[in-house]
Amino acid sequence: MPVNSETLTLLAVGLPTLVAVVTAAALLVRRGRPGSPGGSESSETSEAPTRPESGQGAGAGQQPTAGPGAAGDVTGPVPAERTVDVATPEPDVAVEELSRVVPLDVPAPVQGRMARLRDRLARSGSPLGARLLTVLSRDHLGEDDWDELEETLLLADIGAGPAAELIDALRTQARVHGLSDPAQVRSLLRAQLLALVDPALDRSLATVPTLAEDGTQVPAVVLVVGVNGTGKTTTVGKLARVLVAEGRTVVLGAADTFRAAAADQLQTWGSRVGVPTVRADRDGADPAAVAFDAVRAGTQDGVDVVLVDTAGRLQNKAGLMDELGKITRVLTRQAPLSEVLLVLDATTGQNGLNQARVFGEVAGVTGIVLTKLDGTAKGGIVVAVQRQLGVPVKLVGLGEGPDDLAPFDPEAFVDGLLRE
Ligand SMILES: Nc1nc2c(ncn2[C@@H]2O[C@H](COP(=O)(O)OP(=O)(O)OP(=O)(O)O)[C@@H](O)[C@H]2O)c(=O)[nH]1
Repeated sequence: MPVNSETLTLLAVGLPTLVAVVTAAALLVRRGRPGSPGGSESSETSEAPTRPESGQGAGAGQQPTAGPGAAGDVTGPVPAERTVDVATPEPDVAVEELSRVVPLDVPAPVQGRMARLRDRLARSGSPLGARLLTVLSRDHLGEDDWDELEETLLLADIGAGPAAELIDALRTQARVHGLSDPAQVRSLLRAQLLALVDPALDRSLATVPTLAEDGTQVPAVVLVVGVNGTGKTTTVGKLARVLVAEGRTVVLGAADTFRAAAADQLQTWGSRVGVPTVRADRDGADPAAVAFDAVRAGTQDGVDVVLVDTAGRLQNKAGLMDELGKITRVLTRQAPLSEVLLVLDATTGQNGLNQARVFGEVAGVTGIVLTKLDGTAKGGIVVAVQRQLGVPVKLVGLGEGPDDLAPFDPEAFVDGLLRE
């Protein structure tokens, strides 16, 4: 299309206006966040984060709503298109404009997400299931074939114990009924893999607020931990969208004060769906204080869920693990932790399992989020990590898109592995 002078005039007038409005939106989210971030520091030794006295509340006027998804699971109806709730006590022209000009994202429906993303599992490298089926379809399986099957399972990070269990079950089947019927072999393998993934585990997320003794609503607090680069901040952002899709009200706590851009990254995720972020105003602030402020703000505003992002911690850095211990102690003084989600990168194999063990000891992990499952053929890590930690995989990351996070569905997962 040719650019004429009329178009240029429109651009010259319209673009700065839009930029101004979007800038106002960003400022409002900062201004409306609870507690003064400058007052969020606390003494490392006293474990007593400073509590700002005049925090405005996380929601910048956002009123708590009883969401339709208040049943503890992560499925639910999709809200209609929404805009930022602008019911602030102070009239503000920029706020009114914001509600007209910046429509919020409408997150994708949560139900069935994993089935929709199943192709990503099948596309990733050479899927475990396909390789197993190739060996099992050979005539007269010999010891070499069984060894190859075991090796395939081990290479997929399923773990020695589960690999042996699966091989035993397949050998028994081969002895009793034979493995000549491909459809039967496939359904046997499916059943065995499913049993290892354990569909009976409770994978629901505890995201329902509770009532304190004095009758005030206490938000569900979800702490997200894990080493750097595993996808914690991204997961918190995606999870906020999942909760918004269910009609929940959410506050984000940017307790990753270690990495400069993490709070900005988180705030961007939140602002896209109208969720405010509590953050410190300088790098290196006390993460426990920020987490504390976020929960306090969420409580004041009566929101349903507070999601707290933390810095990437290396398990061999004792100081950082101490810091995580401090965050959990400080938070539990305000509200019980509903969930401690450990984010693990599915591509890191055994190293991820070692991380899982250490975090399990320090933080009392209640669920695993396996990210980057779209980029690995090592789907067996789901089985290994559940065995290692004794807690279920609750969510999986299947891409970098905003809605590429799915409640873990064992059947869809196994079907993805077996897809050809
Ligand atoms: N392919 C893929 N990439 C992902 C997934 N989840 C996160 N990522 C990417 O992983 C990278 C790191 O994500 P972050 O959320 O910044 O990781 P972090 O754990 O918060 O990192 P630190 O703040 O340094 O501790 C980003 O490029 C994300 O887009 C996923 O499920 N699939």
